[in-house]
Amino acid sequence: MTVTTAPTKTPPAARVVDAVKVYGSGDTGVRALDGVSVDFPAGRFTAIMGPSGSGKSTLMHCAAGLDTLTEGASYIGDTDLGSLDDRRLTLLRRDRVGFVFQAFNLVPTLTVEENIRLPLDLAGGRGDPEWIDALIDVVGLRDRLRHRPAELSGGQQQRVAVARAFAGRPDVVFADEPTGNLDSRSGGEVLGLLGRTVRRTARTVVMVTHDPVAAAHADEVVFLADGRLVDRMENPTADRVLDRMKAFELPSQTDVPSRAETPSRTEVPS
Ligand SMILES: Nc1ncnc2c1ncn2[C@@H]1O[C@H](COP(=O)(O)OP(=O)(O)OP(=O)(O)O)[C@@H](O)[C@H]1O
Repeated sequence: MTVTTAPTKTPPAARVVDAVKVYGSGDTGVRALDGVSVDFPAGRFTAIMGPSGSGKSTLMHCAAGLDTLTEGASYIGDTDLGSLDDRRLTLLRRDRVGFVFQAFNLVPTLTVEENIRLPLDLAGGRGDPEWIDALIDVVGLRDRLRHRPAELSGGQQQRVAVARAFAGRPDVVFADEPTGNLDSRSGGEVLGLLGRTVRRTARTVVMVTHDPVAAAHADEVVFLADGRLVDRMENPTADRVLDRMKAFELPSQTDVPSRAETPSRTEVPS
């Protein structure tokens, strides 16, 4: 099954074209991406789903310029990442891309406000004070600005990380399992926050997740299997996403069940 560009008029904030990623070489080489073409439309929240080992993180890392493709091309806006030397790539990641990781990655010695402003400070600018001010309200941390990360709950820390990711008004924010370290309530808050930020500020989020409940917060889900893009789903619900994931498992019942099956099993009608 070939699935390519989404039927949307919105120009992509990021995209990969005929992306191939091979780790290693020869008999031991792993083809983690096997000819993936996918757009991540601007102003939308897209989730990348698929069984364990299907290439989700590899796709995100190559789309974000954290790793390089073996063949094909990845773009942020109109910029071909393959055309950039290391220095320009570093600048692009700093100025045009935001990241949210599972492990929060806040600087423990800095306050909440300093953590949020860190990308701007590193870039040597003050950013847009009104934008930062609005962000602080969107993430609901105004009364915590002078606290340090250790004084916050996990969910609050991830909200700081979300604000930091958006601080420089990046073209696209990539989130890698952003709720992996959170309980379901805090995780739900962070996902709601990502969705609200996209809708209120017309920003773009691309999120890797193995959790159908998390994916249901996105506007659209793209599905990977064995390094290929196999489906896309608009306006997902957790049940529809889980059903789609189960379909991946059917041809190979003898396989070890993927992590994607486990988290929300109880939430799905039998
Ligand atoms: N640095 C690496 N060296 C060798 N093989 C790798 C490397 N990174 C990933 N792979 C392999 O590439 C394939 C895709 O991995 P990837 O981490 O992108 O999948 P994933 O869908 O994100 O998996 P998970 O849900 O388990 O995190 C897997 O077979 C994996 O073992």
